[in-house]
Amino acid sequence: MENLILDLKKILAIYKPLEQKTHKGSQGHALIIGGSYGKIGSIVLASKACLRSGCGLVTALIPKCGYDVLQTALPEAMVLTDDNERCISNIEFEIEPKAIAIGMGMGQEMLTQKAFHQFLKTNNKPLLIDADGINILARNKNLLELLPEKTILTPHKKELERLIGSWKSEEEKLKLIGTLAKKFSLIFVIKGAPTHIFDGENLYKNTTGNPALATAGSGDSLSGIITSFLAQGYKPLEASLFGVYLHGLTADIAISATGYESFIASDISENLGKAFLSLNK
Ligand SMILES: NC(=O)C1=CN([C@@H]2O[C@H](COP(=O)(O)OP(=O)(O)OC[C@H]3O[C@@H](n4cnc5c(N)ncnc54)[C@H](OP(=O)(O)O)[C@@H]3O)[C@@H](O)[C@H]2O)[C@@H](O)CC1
Ligand SMILES: Nc1ncnc2c1ncn2[C@@H]1O[C@H](COP(=O)(O)OP(=O)(O)O)[C@@H](O)[C@H]1O
Ligand SMILES: [Mg+2]
Repeated sequence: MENLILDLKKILAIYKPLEQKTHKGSQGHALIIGGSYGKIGSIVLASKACLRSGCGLVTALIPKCGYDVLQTALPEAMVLTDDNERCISNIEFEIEPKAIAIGMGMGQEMLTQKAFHQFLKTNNKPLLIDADGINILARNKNLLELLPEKTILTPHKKELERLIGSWKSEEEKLKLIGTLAKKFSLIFVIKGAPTHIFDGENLYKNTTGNPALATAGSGDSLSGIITSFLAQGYKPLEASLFGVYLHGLTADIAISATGYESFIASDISENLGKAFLSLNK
């Protein structure tokens, strides 16, 4: 296992500025699946962060209860609704997304678990799984073999513990993750202070971010950012590295105005522009 630093030098080697002749079709179409009654905000945050990270089109697939919320909160995003009023019960879509994120705010109703299983059986698009998507995997480990190569998982500590079990040391934690990452060809974004990205071979330690990010929706926003880069054609590892770095950078930029306490997840999207511009300096 190699220990690497995720710093500006690494990011500048990954970052591909937009072409003059680009258009929204070539900037990629991301599909964000999740939300449930009372947690539609997670999909608003993920979808907004996704668009503000440069992808051309975003479609959100949410339960019916979220339709007016999403179309009002984020008119730039297109919306598909599940027939169920309160939770995801059936994952079907006609569109051809370049990348998919699933799990934020999704809940773990049996209906949703069944729909998630059905979706994994047929999906072959680049995939990011977060939050309740990870929690469902943790309860149904047989689903892991259905995941496409280089699926990105973005657990926080508790979600990770549900998936791999408890650990007595950092070393044991990385061993458990490494086994899973190699067996199922996964990329882990191990969210924390700081965040690490681990594919079973290389362990990258992020150098941006601060405690302002300890606020509801900051992980949902990260999922949107990484999925945006997936939809723009970045390889899963590069999308994860670039997304984690930029996500943390927005908080480093924002705190001079918000302080640590008044930073909220919406500030992530609000500061993505400044974060991108700081790369070009
Ligand atoms: N506006 C919306 O719609 C929002 C919707 N959201 C959606 O809600 C769903 C549940 O997600 P969730 O992470 O809040 O709950 P869950 O996994 O049950 O963890 C509960 C326990 O885990 C811990 N813990 C939590 N975070 C941690 C961290 N970063 N780092 C370390 N530990 C952490 C903590 O345990 P403690 O430390 O208190 O023992 C906590 O009590 C999910 O689908 C998400 O997308 C949220 O994103 C918020 C905004
Ligand atoms: N003290 C901290 N320092 C740096 N980053 C933090 C800190 N606390 C939380 N974060 C970041 O905030 C995000 C929290 O993710 P998560 O708990 O999934 O949020 P949510 O589910 O509410 O959207 C992660 O990216 C994590 O790395
Ligand atoms: Mg989360």
